[in-house]
Amino acid sequence: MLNIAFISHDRKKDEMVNFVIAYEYVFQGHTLYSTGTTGSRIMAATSLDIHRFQSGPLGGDQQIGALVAENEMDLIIFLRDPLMAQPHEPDIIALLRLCDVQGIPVATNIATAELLVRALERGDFAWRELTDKYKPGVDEA
Ligand SMILES: O=C(CO)COP(=O)(O)O
Repeated sequence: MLNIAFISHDRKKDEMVNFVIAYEYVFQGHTLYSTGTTGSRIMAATSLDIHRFQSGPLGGDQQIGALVAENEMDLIIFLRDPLMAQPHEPDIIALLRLCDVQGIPVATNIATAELLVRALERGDFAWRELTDKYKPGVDEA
């Protein structure tokens, strides 16, 4: 069972909901997290149970980032809006930076999300379920 987070900006929420509906059978059985509104939208459209953090502008990206910092998050689907400025841009950058620090797979557009969910379905993420000492991290820091 992996820890997976869903995050989407407003103009990407329909895309996110349709994506999760299509792959609900893959996501069920994992532990799911989201920012506030994204999670509400997904739960209204699926039977998935999702732990919702704050809405992004209120700190949700940072709450998910805290789990990433602990290397507790295994996969993030973050459908960003590349054409609209966000008031919490620093939080978004910080979350993506932490994903790079820890080596966490993160999809920021639907094409990458499709590839990662198919990899998840195929079992390619099994390495994330191994003990901490096999996870890439910041041990050299
Ligand atoms: O703003 C977000 C991510 O940066 C998403 O927050 P919501 O899911 O609450 O809309």
